[in-house]
Amino acid sequence: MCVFCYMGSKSFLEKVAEIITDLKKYNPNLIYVKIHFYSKNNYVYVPQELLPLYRDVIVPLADIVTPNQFEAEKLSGISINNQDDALKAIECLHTKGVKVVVISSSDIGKEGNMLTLASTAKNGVRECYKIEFPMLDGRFVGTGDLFAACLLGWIHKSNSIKDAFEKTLSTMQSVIKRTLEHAQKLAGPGNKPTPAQMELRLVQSKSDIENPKDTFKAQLNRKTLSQSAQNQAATSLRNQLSGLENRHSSSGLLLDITRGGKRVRGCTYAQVTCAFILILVIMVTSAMMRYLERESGFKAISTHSVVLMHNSLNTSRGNMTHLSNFP
Ligand SMILES: Nc1ncnc2c1ncn2[C@@H]1O[C@H](COP(=O)(O)OP(=O)(O)O)[C@@H](O)[C@H]1O
Ligand code: PXP
Repeated sequence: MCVFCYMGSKSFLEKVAEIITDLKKYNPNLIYVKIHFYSKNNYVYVPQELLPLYRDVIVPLADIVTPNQFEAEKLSGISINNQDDALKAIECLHTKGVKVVVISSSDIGKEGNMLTLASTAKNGVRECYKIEFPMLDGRFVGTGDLFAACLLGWIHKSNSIKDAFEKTLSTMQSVIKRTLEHAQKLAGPGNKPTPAQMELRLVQSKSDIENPKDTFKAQLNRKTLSQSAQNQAATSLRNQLSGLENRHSSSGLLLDITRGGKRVRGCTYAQVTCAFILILVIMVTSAMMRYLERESGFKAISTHSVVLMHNSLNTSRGNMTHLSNFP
């Protein structure tokens, strides 16, 4: 597993892309997590010109991404004002090849609430859950990191996005409540806690990280399902088509026969056309013979067999027939 977060320079980012690509070659099971990278509370951490690199190179390499609302907007180019927009942004990130997309926070829930969405794309099927909870009054630093770390840990342990999502949210809220209570105590009544006083109470929350309470239940986003069912059909069709196109362009093959993901046999347009013409010739010849037999009283016989070799179509056999005179 490999987690990356803030990278502020182009050359660093390009190197990361290179390393991830190499690592995935050696270990296709490697899970690469792209966590938030860009901004928080509309504050942009990284130079704007890095956005295209994040969007077009880094994100497509990721298995899991956990952008907040603002980052999801930047990565997808979709402005998120309601759940439909959020789903479109999620779909856009799935289309880039990301298997798990989690929007870690958004303001599209009810007034005063935060809404998070977690979506998976497996074999073209989308499963999207949401959890809504009250937004606490305070600015926390490191919540995106903690969110991504917990999510990744639980995905690894339970392999269920719903379970991982619920446990992550439970830990987050326990940590944040503990942090806020402590910060307010330090600041004193009526005072606003300083950023230092708001430091996440991680060590004190050890048991909430290891054993999250069963406080949050993720809801399956039904609206999403019907919408994604359409997307799914479109996407899988697109995938099939692009797969076919790729095969054409890469090998010039019309038909691929694969075993265990490996092409074991294939044939080109020319080969398929030849096969059709031969079948047609044999059918026409045989129909002609039957006709001549009927009309002339002669007997048509097959005198020898000719083996038609077809390199990659395997070997097919056809009878060449000719007419003989029989008294
Ligand atoms: N003000 C808040 N009130 C309640 N929960 C919060 C608040 N800020 C952050 N969180 C928790 O932290 C998680 C990640 O927060 P987020 O703001 O998305 O992180 P970041 O912007 O750093 O990526 C949220 O899912 C939520 O559980
Ligand atoms: N600032 C920088 C430069 C970071 O790299 C990080 C973590 O990625 C943070 C702040 C904390 O970010 P957040 O509060 O969004 O988790």
